[in-house]
Amino acid sequence: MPSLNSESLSSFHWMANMVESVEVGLVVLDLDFRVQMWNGFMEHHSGMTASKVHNQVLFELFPDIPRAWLSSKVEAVTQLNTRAFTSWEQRPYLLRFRNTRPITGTEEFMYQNLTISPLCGPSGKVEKVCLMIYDVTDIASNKRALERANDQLAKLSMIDRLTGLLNRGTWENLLDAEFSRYRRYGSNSTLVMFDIDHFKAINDRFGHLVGDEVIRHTAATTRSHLRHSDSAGRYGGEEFGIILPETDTEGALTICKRILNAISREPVTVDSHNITYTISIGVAPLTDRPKNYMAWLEQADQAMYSAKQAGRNQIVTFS
Ligand SMILES: Nc1nc2c(ncn2[C@@H]2O[C@H](COP(=O)(O)OP(=O)(O)OP(=O)(O)O)[C@@H](O)[C@H]2O)c(=O)[nH]1
Repeated sequence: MPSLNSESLSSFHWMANMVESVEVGLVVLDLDFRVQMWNGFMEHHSGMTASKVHNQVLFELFPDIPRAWLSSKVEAVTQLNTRAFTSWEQRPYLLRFRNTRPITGTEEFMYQNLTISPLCGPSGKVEKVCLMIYDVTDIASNKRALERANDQLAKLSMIDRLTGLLNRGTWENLLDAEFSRYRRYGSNSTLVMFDIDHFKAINDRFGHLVGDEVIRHTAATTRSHLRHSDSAGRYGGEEFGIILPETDTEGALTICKRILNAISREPVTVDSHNITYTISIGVAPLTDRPKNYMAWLEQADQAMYSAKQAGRNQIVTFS
């Protein structure tokens, strides 16, 4: 029937056109990974024409393709006669193409989702596979930007903005965790609370902004004397806390003396003012006595208050 033939021919023609122009990479491979079909998307992004790649082994055209991984995927597809799918989150791309999207121009390469489909011959046996490569750079880029923003937010909500130390909430949670650890495993742990002496006078004399610089300097000096495993936090305006895990009273006193001396001996220069100031420190080694972390905190606070009462610029250990 000639009319049917020309109709089939015409529908084949527009289908071929569609395959050529669709915004998805289409590659047909035989079971030896030789390229049988390569559509316009692939030509455009790889810079290789269909006639050039025809019958070439994919791994030779793209030596960077993870061969073992793709082979095992294709094997599963042919044996089970079923599709396989991998997303950009598992593997960012199969073929490294440059990112050509104008909006997500910051991404270096094209993120891809990949589907591998079995293609059966007339006998019903899988004879070829089709790789469908989707450009998902927009989605990946948005998701990555969102993740970065969330990480940033999580960090910001844990950190005190003025000093970069842990903020009160985060620090108290750590103190609670350290108290529980002690209850379960024992071993030394010491809590230090300290406060800048006569800070109100610094604010009154030099202004709030200079006061802020003094707080920042105190935090930086403290941080520079601590180990990675110690946790320093800003507890209140000019009050700070330090958790010293695995540290006994003697060890804590050594660190505290260093911080106290570093602060009292070196004036801090802000806006050409040389400001000399001191701190008062309370030390509370953890024993079985406090009921909870708040009671432990209370002990360190009491010791710090005693240091103020005794004339400031000194360290008192809770007893
Ligand atoms: N610049 C600045 N000042 C703050 C901040 N937070 C609290 N303050 C001020 O710190 C001062 C603390 O004063 P007080 O609690 O009376 O203590 P002090 O003057 O340090 O005296 P002692 O602790 O008894 O030695 C107050 O004037 C608060 O306004 C801050 O973030 N920046």
